[in-house]
Amino acid sequence: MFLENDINRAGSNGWIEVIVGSMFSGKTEELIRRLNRAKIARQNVEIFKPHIDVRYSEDEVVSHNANSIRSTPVETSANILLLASNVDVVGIDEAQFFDAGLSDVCNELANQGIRVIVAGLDMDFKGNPFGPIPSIMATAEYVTKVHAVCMRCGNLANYSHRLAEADKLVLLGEKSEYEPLCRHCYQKIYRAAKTK
Ligand SMILES: Nc1ncnc2c1ncn2[C@@H]1O[C@H](COP(=O)(O)OP(=O)(O)O)[C@@H](O)[C@H]1O
Ligand SMILES: Cc1cn([C@H]2C[C@H](O)[C@@H](COP(=O)(O)O)O2)c(=O)[nH]c1=O
Ligand SMILES: [Zn+2]
Repeated sequence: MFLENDINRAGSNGWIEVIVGSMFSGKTEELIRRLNRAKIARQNVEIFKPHIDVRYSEDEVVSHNANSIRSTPVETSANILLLASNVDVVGIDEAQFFDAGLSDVCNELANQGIRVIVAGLDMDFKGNPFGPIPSIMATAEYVTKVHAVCMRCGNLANYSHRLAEADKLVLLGEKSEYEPLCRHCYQKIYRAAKTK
């Protein structure tokens, strides 16, 4: 479990926390947990998500095990900067879908004294770094990698294997479109696909 800093740092010195992992690894659960604790500490919290992510709800961040928290859908990372006024903590879910400007936005917020908590996929279904996440990880103070359970062998999973037949980068989905896999099981499938 992530050990949070003293909240009294907020307001004087901001910082960036990143939560990454495959699908079903608990990123959203962990984001919601940290944000709820900030609310308990009477911090002003604002949560943002990309407007394209409407899987469960338009105005909530919802985890696969149905925890939820109210959020504002935004089209671009610049909107976050405009909407985050008078806040102590900013949460951002599904950050992989944002534009490349998200890294600068996170740093600008942190420089203003805001605690920024970002959750997102570190890799796409091909195993490549996803959107602005690598750049945010590089400039963050704290990075937490969480793991799902591999659906084939039960080991720790860090890959999101796409089950659906589609090659485009963005394909919203759940269990029927994706399964979390460990390196070994993911490689086995891709090696087999290459020899076909
Ligand atoms: N293969 C799996 N490994 C781990 N958790 C899983 C798996 N399949 C379903 N889950 C559920 O997903 C929850 C995590 O959901 P969530 O926080 O939304 O993950 P993420 O945001 O990383 O996709 C777990 O608490 C568990 O109930
Ligand atoms: C790997 C991968 C995923 N997606 C989509 C599928 C889901 O809608 C989200 C990830 O949600 P989660 O909260 O992390 O479970 O991203 C995609 O569009 N492209 C991909 O390569
Ligand atoms: Zn496995």
